[in-house]
Amino acid sequence: MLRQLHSLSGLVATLFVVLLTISGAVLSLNPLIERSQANIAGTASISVAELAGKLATRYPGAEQIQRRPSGSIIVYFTDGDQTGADLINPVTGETIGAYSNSPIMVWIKNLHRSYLLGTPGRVVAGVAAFFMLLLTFSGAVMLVNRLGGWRHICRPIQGPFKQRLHTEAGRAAVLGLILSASTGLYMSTMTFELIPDYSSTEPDFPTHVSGGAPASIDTLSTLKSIPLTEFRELVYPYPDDPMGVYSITTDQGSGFVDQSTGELLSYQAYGNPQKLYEFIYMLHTGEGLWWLGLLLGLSALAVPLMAWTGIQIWWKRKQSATTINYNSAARLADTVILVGSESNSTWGFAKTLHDALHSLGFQVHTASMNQIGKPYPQAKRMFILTATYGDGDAPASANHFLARLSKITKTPDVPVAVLGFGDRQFPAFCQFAKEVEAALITKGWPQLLPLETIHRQSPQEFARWGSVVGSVLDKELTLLHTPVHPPCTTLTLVERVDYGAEVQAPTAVLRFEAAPSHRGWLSRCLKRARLPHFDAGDLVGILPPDSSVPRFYSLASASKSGMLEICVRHHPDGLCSGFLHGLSVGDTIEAFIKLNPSFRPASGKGPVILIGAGTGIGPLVGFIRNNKAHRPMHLYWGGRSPQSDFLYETELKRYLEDKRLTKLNPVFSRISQGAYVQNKIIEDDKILGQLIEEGAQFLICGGRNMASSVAVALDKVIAPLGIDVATLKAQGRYREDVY
Ligand SMILES: Cc1cc2nc3c(=O)[nH]c(=O)nc-3n(C[C@H](O)[C@H](O)[C@H](O)COP(=O)(O)O)c2cc1C
Repeated sequence: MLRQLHSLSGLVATLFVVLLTISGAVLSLNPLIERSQANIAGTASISVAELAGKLATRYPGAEQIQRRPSGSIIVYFTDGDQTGADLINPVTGETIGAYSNSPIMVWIKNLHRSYLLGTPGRVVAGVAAFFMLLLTFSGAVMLVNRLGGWRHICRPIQGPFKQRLHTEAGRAAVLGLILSASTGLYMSTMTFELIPDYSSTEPDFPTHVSGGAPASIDTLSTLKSIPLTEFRELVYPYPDDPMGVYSITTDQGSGFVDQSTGELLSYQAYGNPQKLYEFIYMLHTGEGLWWLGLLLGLSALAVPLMAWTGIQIWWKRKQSATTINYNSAARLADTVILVGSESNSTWGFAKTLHDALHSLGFQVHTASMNQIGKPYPQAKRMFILTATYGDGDAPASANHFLARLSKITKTPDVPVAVLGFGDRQFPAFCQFAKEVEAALITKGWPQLLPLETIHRQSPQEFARWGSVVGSVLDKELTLLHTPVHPPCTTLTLVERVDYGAEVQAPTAVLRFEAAPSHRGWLSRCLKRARLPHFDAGDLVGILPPDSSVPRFYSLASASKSGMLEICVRHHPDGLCSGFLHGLSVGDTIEAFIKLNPSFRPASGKGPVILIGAGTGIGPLVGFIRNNKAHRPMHLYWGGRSPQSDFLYETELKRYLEDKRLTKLNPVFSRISQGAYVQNKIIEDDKILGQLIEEGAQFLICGGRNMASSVAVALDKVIAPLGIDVATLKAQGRYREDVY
């Protein structure tokens, strides 16, 4: 609901809000520009009379003196038939130069206030300010939910790049945008008198004027009593008008001064509404507070970025929206699938399950998890498929599930199986699914199957779960899920290096270039392949022949090298690994890139500890290869035999020599006194402890069993430091890419 409101208002108002904020950002420079031109030092002891006296000889035709919020003084005058305005040094009264409003700034101000459309444009600007406020508030609430509450508002944001960019920009700009939008809206409503305007109360014109000969301006007592620091504007009487008066405006109010006696003839102090209006005006424009102006301008600049990323996120979500066909009515369904999803991919899996069960003759009803509590009188089984968001929290379509579940009073009798979708990169892996299962058990819900988890939307793990479900249902259930993926690029194998056949671990390092048809004209001219953009640590999805289900491999190279490199172990029944191992130089594959931006060395100079086993070395080698700045990098890697499967041996030794790699710790299991990588970690406890104290970050890549053994070993090693792997994960210092 909140997301729909956010997306809809974003789509409706994008163009207007972006124009409003870009023009606002430019205008926000005004206070700083004016401030840089103003000379305000030493003006506290100067009175209005003194300044006006100094100007009297140079500007006999002075009509008005103005002090801008920045402190700069401008005199408006006539000289014969000419009118002019000069910027004045308030201390000396000397002319600094001619003053004029920049036509570009005037144009931008009109654009900002009314889209250059006069009164109708002002209405649109007011409505755009309202949308901006709506977007900022709904975005702020979504941000808080996403981060798992206000307490976690500063925690690092995870997720796909564009989503992170959108959220980071929003987090940085939220206060500035709330201030700009709410003050802009207030001023708009004042303009159109939607709220009463008490802001401009004028003093009464004096009923009695002395009518005497004008005295020298520097002798007028009222003007002598007003310091320049409180002064705003002095309007001169018409020359030769004996009944003329000076009109004076200060920070406290305005009044009329007799030109002969210098007496204050009438005066109106500002009321609270005027002060409030001026305060809001200052907050909106930053006038008189140049630093606030700049902060508001910077916040406003985040809006075009958020609009651009927001539209792309919306479009991607829209494309991934799933339609469930043959959705039985809840009251007729024998099988119920409830879905907890934030960005729709779990719906895709639910659809695959729905379709497969439907084709087996089941009456399937699929709905969001928030629908729990609806009666399902015919239901014989229930599946709950749910993602986890924030820090182990519920995704959008399941955010009321636990509360609604707790209100169900009838003893449940439908056996249920929970399937969690998550990412091991997050400390709370599939936490919400675990909480759902625990709540169901507490409620006495019978179990169809114990909780299973799916890492990174793996179609293979989903298919395995499907066959277990099939055996419980006593049916052949094939769950062939094809996730939506980007368009494929054809790649040609240009080099392969084979290892490990002697130790039953056939592993190949495969290097690909873009096939000729994917070379643009520039690439063709340069004779260089054009690959999609990727970095070491990202994933390549490869479609084996006769399969629409991609297999993912971690990338050992970055696209700027012109080469796509992966390290693949041949699994006996592996369809894709078999296919890849069967390739000869010149053969082609179909592949696409899936970015994995969180699996990278964090920026900075702190040490990086790379841990892996087998083919897990791929992205780790890529990180070392890119370590041109020679930050400390320590590699722990486990293989079987130094003679047979020491992957990248030659390269790693070269990196040691050129200092891209600080320490190489290879461990082999099939030699006398063989060991695993976790053993070496225990052995190196002192070194690792020292590196952690220096702020080291861990990047682990390889099989799940290796990763969990490494985590257990590290927990032991770092316990004396009063820290554990979970804490390192929460700090973003421990990242895994496991399979
Ligand atoms: C911002 C964000 C936070 C996430 N938090 C977690 C988490 O705490 N635990 C977890 O296992 N997975 C987490 N994930 C991974 C998602 O649960 C996973 O990608 C899931 O497949 C997404 O399903 P959906 O597209 O249906 O929402 C998070 C993903 C994002 C983008």
